[in-house]
Amino acid sequence: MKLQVALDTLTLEDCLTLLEETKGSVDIAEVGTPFIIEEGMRPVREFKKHFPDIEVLADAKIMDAGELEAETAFKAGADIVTVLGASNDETILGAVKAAKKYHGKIMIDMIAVKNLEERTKEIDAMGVDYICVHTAFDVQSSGKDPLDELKIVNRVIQHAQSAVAGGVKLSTIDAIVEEGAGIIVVGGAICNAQARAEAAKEMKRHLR
Ligand SMILES: O=C([C@H](O)CO)[C@H](O)[C@H](O)COP(=O)(O)O
Repeated sequence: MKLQVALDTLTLEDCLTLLEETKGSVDIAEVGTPFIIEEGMRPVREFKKHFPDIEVLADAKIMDAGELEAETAFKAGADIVTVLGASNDETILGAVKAAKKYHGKIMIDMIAVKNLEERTKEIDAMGVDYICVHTAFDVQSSGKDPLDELKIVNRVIQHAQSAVAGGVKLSTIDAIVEEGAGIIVVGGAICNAQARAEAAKEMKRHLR
């Protein structure tokens, strides 16, 4: 089980400080979608340069031009690139092709996918590495959390590992750990904590 910290809204300098502070707790540093919109692939390059031992995930949320866009992220040094599960199969397969070329991995983000069970089965057969259930930031305030969707994905997958994202915090992590996931993604609960290193350490302590 790996802990991925989602870096969405901090400056590049603050992200580097956070990754230094949380060394030993964080397995994967995510360059979040808002960060990519702000800075492009620069944070991917910088994270890789400063922290060669931490995996870097580019949360590009690719929806089209799968091969081309995944290749851009892998060329910048990303180890894992995200593609939306709602994309066409051709887009996902294109990204998988780029991943093979660069020895990288593809995480499929199932955000807003309605037919979760059926789509998970289809995507699981496409050679992706992770299938991530994700409660969107914009619906988290309604009290929705990703645990029920994680149970569906875990029941269905035969090849990929599951991952989980969307408002994960210390009070919800144990139930997720109990259910099982290859990667647990935590953004705000670490980045907005008063003591970020402690928060990451505590999260990591709960993982198996
Ligand atoms: O992917 C994310 C979101 O869609 C914004 O781009 C977040 O990185 C992900 O949800 C994790 O962040 P938290 O929900 O704050 O844990």
